[in-house]
Amino acid sequence: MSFEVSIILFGGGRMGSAMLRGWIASGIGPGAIHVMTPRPDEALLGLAAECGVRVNPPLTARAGQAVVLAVKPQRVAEIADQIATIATPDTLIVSVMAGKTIADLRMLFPEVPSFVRAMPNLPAAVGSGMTVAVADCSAGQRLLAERLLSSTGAFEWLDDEALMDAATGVSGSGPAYLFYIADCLTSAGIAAGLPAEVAERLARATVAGAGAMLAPDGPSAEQLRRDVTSPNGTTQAGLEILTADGVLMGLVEQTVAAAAMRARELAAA
Ligand SMILES: NC(=O)C1=CN([C@@H]2O[C@H](COP(=O)(O)OP(=O)(O)OC[C@H]3O[C@@H](n4cnc5c(N)ncnc54)[C@H](O)[C@@H]3O)[C@@H](O)[C@H]2O)C=CC1
Ligand SMILES: O=C(O)[C@@H]1CCC=N1
Repeated sequence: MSFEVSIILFGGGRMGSAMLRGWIASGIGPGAIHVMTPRPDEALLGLAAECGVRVNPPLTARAGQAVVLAVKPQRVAEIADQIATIATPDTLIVSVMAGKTIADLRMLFPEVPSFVRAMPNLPAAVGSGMTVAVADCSAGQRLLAERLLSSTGAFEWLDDEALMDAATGVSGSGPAYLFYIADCLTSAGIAAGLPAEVAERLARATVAGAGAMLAPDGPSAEQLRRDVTSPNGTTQAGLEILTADGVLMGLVEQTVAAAAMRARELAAA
């Protein structure tokens, strides 16, 4: 895949680095990518050197630039002046910031005509991300954004921007919930008598293996759960506790709702 645009990534933290890794792994030429991030840490400098991308080069206005915003929503106003100096009539901004709406972005960056608001997730770092996005841009820019965002894993467009906050609560924040489940499984394994390192290895491999079986075109989660569950066997005994009275289901619903609510608050941050 070759890109005829330059990509300027603002924010070389966890998400920015994850996307950078995904872009490079998918074959995007490192010469096309510039990373802008104040006080780059060793991890970012190491990654940039490994990938061959430039960090904090002087920027100039250039036709066909895609500017990817991976800074915290609370810090985005800091880069308004830099963006103003490089914006051209066909600059595309792709924001992955939680909460910030396209209307917010238009207010922050009045010189920029075209926007995509996206929500990736951290597994983008290993090419297994899930990204959703909404667009207010030309068809060509939509295609460009799709190529960029789908290079880190699964991708889909949402028709309605109002759905972005709920999506953030499910797929944007979701990996953290599953990492927490892995921790719970480790703790439970220790409580059941396993040595801590063994419990952790078992929990990690189990969550990773189960995740791998949830391939997009594979059996449903419900079917996979049935496949593990022998009638009157050990799994059934465990699931009777986990699913009792829908308590966990209710907690997960509250979890997603709280994350979506926070995304709405971050619009004003
Ligand atoms: N971490 C995650 O799993 C996900 C994060 N996001 C979004 O990605 C964005 C970044 O989040 P993280 O990477 O987790 O945060 P982070 O704190 O790891 O990275 C933020 C980066 O922005 C840089 N930065 C700060 N001020 C800057 C400026 N003025 N110009 C350029 N860079 C600047 C920081 O040096 C840092 O490298 C947030 O808006 C978040 O909502 C979206 C989906 C998932
Ligand atoms: O926690 C956050 O705000 C970001 C957005 C989704 C995942 N991390």
